[in-house]
Amino acid sequence: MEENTMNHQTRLRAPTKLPPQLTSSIGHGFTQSQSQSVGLQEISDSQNNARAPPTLAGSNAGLKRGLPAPVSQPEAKRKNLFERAGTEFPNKLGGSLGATSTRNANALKGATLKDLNRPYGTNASGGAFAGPRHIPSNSYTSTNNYASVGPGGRPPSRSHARARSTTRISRPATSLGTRDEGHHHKSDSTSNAVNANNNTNSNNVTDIDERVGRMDSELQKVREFMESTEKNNANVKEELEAAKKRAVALEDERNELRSEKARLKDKLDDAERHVRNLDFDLQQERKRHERVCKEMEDDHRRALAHKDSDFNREMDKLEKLQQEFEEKCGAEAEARLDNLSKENKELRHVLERQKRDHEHDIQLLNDDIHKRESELRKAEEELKKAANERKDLEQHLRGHVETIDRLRKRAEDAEERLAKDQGHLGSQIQYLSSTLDNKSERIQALEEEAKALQAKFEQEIENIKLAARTHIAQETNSLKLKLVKEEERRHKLFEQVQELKGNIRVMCRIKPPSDREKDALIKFNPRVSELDEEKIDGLTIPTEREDFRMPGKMIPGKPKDFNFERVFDDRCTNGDVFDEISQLVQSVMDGKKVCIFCYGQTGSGKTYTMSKRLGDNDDGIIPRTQSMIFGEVERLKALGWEYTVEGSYLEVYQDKLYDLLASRHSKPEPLMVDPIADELTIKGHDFTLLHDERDLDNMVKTADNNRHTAATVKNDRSSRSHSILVLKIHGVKKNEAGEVVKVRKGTLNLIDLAGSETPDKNGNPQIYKEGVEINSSLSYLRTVLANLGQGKTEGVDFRSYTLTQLLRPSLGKGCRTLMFVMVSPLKENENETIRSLEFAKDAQKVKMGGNGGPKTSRK
Ligand SMILES: Nc1ncnc2c1ncn2[C@@H]1O[C@H](COP(=O)(O)OP(=O)(O)OP(=O)(O)O)[C@@H](O)[C@H]1O
Repeated sequence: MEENTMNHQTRLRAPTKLPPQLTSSIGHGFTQSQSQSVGLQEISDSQNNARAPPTLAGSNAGLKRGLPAPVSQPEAKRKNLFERAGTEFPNKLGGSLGATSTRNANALKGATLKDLNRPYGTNASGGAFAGPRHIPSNSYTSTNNYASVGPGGRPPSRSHARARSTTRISRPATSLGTRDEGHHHKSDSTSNAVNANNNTNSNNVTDIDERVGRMDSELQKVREFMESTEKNNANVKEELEAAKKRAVALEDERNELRSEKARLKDKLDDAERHVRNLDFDLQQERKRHERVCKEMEDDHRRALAHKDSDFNREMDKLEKLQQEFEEKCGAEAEARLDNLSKENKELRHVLERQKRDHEHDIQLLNDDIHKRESELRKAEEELKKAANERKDLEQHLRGHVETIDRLRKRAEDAEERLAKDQGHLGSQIQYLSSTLDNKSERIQALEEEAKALQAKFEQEIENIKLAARTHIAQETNSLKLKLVKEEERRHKLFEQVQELKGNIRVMCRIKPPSDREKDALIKFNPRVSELDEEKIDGLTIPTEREDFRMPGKMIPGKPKDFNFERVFDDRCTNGDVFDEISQLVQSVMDGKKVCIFCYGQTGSGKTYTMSKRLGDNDDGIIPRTQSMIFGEVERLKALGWEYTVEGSYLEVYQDKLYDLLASRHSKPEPLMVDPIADELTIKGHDFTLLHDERDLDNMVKTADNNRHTAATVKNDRSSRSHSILVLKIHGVKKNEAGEVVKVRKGTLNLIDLAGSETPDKNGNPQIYKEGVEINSSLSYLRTVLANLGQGKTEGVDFRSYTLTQLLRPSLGKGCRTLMFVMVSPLKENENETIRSLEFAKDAQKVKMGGNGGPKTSRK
């Protein structure tokens, strides 16, 4: 109930959400009509809703005014305004308000504006005046678009009056107020009129802009109000629906309870009937029993009496006979007496038996009486139970009756409330729909205007968009051109830098010692780069030699100096390594042949630097290259390039070339390298087309699994072969006609060489054999590089070993080769480390020119 009241109040308060101007306008209009309209007064009184009644006289008038009317129409304009004030809206509010407003409008027709500005209730002649207290002389000047011009408008405040008097000068001549002024100042000079006209013309534009602005905001407010009204309406409808549903539910409940009551009543009647029957039966049974008992008692008594009298008679007879005997007969009499006493005895027996029988009968009768009595008790208990049941049922029934009464009361209350609500809601809906009608009309008018404005704005926006799009397209094109030029410039600069860096660039990486190895380390004496203080590009390793004057005594020898492009010390990560070489990888996209190989003693960290690191994030060169290449393919796509990537993963094991991707189910067949082709070509072997990074990753994983590795003294998982990942990257750029205008063919070889080692003759023969073969192929590589380093460009023999045959295209003209020399930091490996560094030093001297013609082969 309380909730209902709350909802009800909330509903009725809803119209206060109107825009403030609208609310004030509506409020004033309604207060006036309230005194004259009974129907509305009811709404207002009962709903406390005086603020809600719909009147948009002010806003409507303001809107319909639109542009200033021609000078010849002011009278008609003013008439319309008054008429509107009285006739447009009251119809929706009730006939009485319409009548009053019309009366007011009619009364106003005859009054001058001076009259209208007088206090409410008087006219110029002091007579009663039923018109408004104030009619704004010109609502253009009003800051409140919703200011009421209808009955009940508030008298203007001083500030309003001031505002009116100042704006009157610039007001259009056709406006109400201007006309009013004209009426008062007919005697003003013509020059004033001209000035007023000029002012009016100059202000018209501003006026229109302001009004458009005002209309926009008004439209917005009306839309908001409309939305809130619609929401309100929907809420009211919903609540009405809910109330109806509740009433139906209550009705159903009442009907159910009625049928329950009838059912219970029937049950009660049945129980009462049953109790009555039981009562009656009991009475009957009791009576019958009493009668039977009495009859039996009587019978018994009668039988006893009879037997007694028989017995007495016999006794009398006996006494008589005895007397006779005594009197008459002697012995005979005595015999007879004996007989008689026998007879007597027998008779006595019979009598006793009969007595016993009678007693037995009495006993049976008593039992029967007991049985009957217990039946009677049972019947009485049942009767009691039935009475209790009856009591319970009566109580239950009373409860039900009370519930029914309560529910009936509730249903009646609900019905009453529903009726009330329906009444309220009806009037509310009526009011809201009339408001809705008004608003709809108003909105329609505003929407039409808004549509026109919208169309204009949209056109303008389209024009601006078109201009912007053209501008953006031009900018994009010029930026694209710039980007392409920049790319080409970068390309050229990069080329120059690479050329400056030499054909074979060498970088060194020192493997960090493990914790247990930290005691005996080589003293590397790193040298900081002159170009970048954070980088090292040289090493000096102190040496010792035997003092020839004192054999066995070691004295410091000439230190070994090594300068490389970069030295990565034991603190550097694979990330640092890739940062340094990423541009070289990038140049493959520009169509370069690049070869990166890792050389070094077994266990010095070649595979660590090349491959994917499992378990930590410090991936090596191969996985980082994978993502870089496919990232570049995507980036260059935006610049019009289309790239295809093909790959192969090979292994040189025991100087034979194998495909690491071939199935390992059968023994793999060795492959043959084309000894003279400019590019690496393998007979009968196809490269795999790699669509994306995942394809390449899968390929690398397969190869890693297939590679020959074994546990050696220096490395648990020593590579027993040289592995080569070959990527052929082919890019084409087409013009708009689809013709190929540029082609780039790059090749990237990433080579993880097997480690140089001192083979142990006494160890595993297979590992020894592998070690010998690895060492031979590496030392032949040194020979080849030494030849190239001595400036031999022709006739260098690459064919003696499969490894050098494979590397030949990478060591030819136009190739960029980067050698990583990996070294151990341990003192025990110092000789091997110095040997590796010296080999790297030689490799730096290589000047690549020719491809090396076929020469003598060891095969
Ligand atoms: N920079 C490094 N940081 C940490 N651990 C390293 C580094 N370099 C190598 N290692 C570790 O040293 C061990 C040998 O490295 P790796 O297998 O890369 O040597 P390798 O030169 O490839 O040997 P081989 O020639 O026998 O194949 C590995 O356990 C590896 O994890």
